Amino acid sequence: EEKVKRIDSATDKARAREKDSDRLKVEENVFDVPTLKILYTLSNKGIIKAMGGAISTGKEANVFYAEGDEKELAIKIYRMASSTFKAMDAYIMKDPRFTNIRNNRRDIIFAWTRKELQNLKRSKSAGVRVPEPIVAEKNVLIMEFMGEEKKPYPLLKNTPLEDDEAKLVYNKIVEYMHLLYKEANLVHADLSEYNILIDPADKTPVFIDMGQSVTLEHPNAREFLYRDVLNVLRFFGRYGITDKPEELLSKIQAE
Ligand SMILES: N#C/C(=C\c1ccncc1)C(=O)NCc1ccccc1
Repeated sequence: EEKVKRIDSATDKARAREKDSDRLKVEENVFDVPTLKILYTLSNKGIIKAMGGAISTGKEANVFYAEGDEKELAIKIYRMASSTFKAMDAYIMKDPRFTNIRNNRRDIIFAWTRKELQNLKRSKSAGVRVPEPIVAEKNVLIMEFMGEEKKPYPLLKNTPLEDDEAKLVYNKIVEYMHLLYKEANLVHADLSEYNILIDPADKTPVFIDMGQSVTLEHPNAREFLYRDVLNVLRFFGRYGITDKPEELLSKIQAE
């Protein structure tokens, strides 16, 4: 009995250490001194009241919950040590809005963050449901928190849906893709069940992650749109949606 107890406590301790190191890993990688200075400045401006935990962690960015002045915030921090900044190249260097930036990591990541703010603004004014963009400062993007009581809305990927509910969600996503294209002159360019949140109250979709979104002037805009179309049809096929890629494309590009 005594031996088993000892192992349990040792395991618990090891697990606790591992968890802390994970949390620390996220924090130490992301909260480098320049990023901390930006967060400090934003809290001095009264934009951030208190930082919360990580909502999403990835190789190119991390999203944290934060308390703002009157409302909850999501703070997206692009890693400066980001290994994918070369990939960012393909989207940003051919975007007519960003032709004049120097081709170095810092400038690309700062431009990318500004681009996400701009794309969210354009999407919002086009009538697409996205987090309300608030401010971009270097590699830090502050937006409205999409969730309740510190709990973010679930990803479409993790939202159980009946076939009839899925049809409504699909139609709303198609409407948003159409508005993005016709009103915002944008293609999401990374649309999938991983970048759509579902508001549990009314099952309306929320488009997130628009750093890579491009205007229709981008030479690869139609190719990115086609990829978004295939992603959406692949996911909704399981609910009996039978639209062909060309049919969905024409719905999106319709006058
Ligand atoms: N923006 C955003 C996101 C969520 C969010 C939730 C609630 N309110 C606003 C945004 C998000 O997870 N994006 C995907 C992502 C980003 C970084 C690393 C991994 C995955």
